[in-house]
Amino acid sequence: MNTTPVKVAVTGAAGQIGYSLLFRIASGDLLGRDTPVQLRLLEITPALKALEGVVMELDDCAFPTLAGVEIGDDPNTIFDGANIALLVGARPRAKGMERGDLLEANGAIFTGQGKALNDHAADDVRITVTGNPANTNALIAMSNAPDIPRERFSALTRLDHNRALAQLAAKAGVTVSDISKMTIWGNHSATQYPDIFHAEIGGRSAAEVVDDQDWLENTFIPTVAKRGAAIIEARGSSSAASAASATIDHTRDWLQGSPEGSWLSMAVPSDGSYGVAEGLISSFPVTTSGGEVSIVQGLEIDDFSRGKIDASVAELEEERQAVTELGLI
Ligand SMILES: NC(=O)c1ccc[n+]([C@@H]2O[C@H](COP(=O)([O-])OP(=O)(O)OC[C@H]3O[C@@H](n4cnc5c(N)ncnc54)[C@H](O)[C@@H]3O)[C@@H](O)[C@H]2O)c1
Ligand SMILES: O=C(O)C[C@H](O)C(=O)O
Repeated sequence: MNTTPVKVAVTGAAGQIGYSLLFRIASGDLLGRDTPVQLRLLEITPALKALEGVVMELDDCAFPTLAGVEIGDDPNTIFDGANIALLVGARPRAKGMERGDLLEANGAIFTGQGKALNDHAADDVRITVTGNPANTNALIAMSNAPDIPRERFSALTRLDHNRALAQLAAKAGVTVSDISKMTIWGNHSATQYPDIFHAEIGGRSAAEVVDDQDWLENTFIPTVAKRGAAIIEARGSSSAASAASATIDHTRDWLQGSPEGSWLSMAVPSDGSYGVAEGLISSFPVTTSGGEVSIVQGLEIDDFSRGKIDASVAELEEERQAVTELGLI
């Protein structure tokens, strides 16, 4: 066992996602069973009592990898020395809302948290934003943290990626492990573009294996893009266990590396690749190694895919404009 605990900060820790996420991190799913973790948990003041109850349950699990837990309502204290920050805390949408409707309510949270990360996090901090609207919240945090390298900020589209794997596997009659090179482009919203033209099933083009453009356009893409709303409709509240699982997958693979011969989807600051305006936090196909993220280059984008990517990026541009007008960036 390594000796120095890795400090993992989690915001919104008493919420639904937190209730699944914390136990997965504490048991070693994020960093491995040989790496002790110290959890640093941020909540708003009225939720601290509930968070104390969650900490009692963490204690009662007696996880060998859990080296300690700090809780509090001050981001300056909780982000102190954080090596990893998982920004989950934000209001979820209710039935009938789009994620972008949360911009004003949630955006302000990420200015203060960006500043606190800037001033207090460890030099190697890596930040994953799950709270919606995740891409633009990450943009707000990044813009308020000028001393942290931009490439340390990311937003979660791994849940969409995992949803796309599950839908494609069911259609093709294969397992998710048979599929590689899935891509989510753009925003974590209904405009996102799950792309199977570059995906492979057992080394063959997934689009050719499926060979069903009608399914692709009218079933696959809308099912993946609107899955969050379908879960809210069915459960009465937004996805939580699957969102926690995707947050672990995203951050673990960022640190430990992407699978050989494949890639992942992460929303990261655009460097202008694929015509996505520089600085937007947009989802791309990426590989990871040694904690660094590289956008996969050189993929051919046909007219169908171009239109879908452009539409989602246009929405990100609008969100950037909106938070600029709100004075958040
Ligand atoms: N990116 C994704 O794939 C994805 C998936 C699912 C949910 N989400 C989003 O994650 C967020 C959390 O979802 P949830 O179901 O856990 O919601 P929840 O309401 O159950 O929990 C959110 C928690 O955040 C806390 N919080 C609010 N403001 C805070 C602040 N300033 N600092 C710290 N904590 C704060 C609240 O007190 C609450 O306990 C929502 O915005 C939701 O839409 C994103
Ligand atoms: O859809 C939502 O509002 C929650 C989350 O972003 C999801 O994709 O499940």
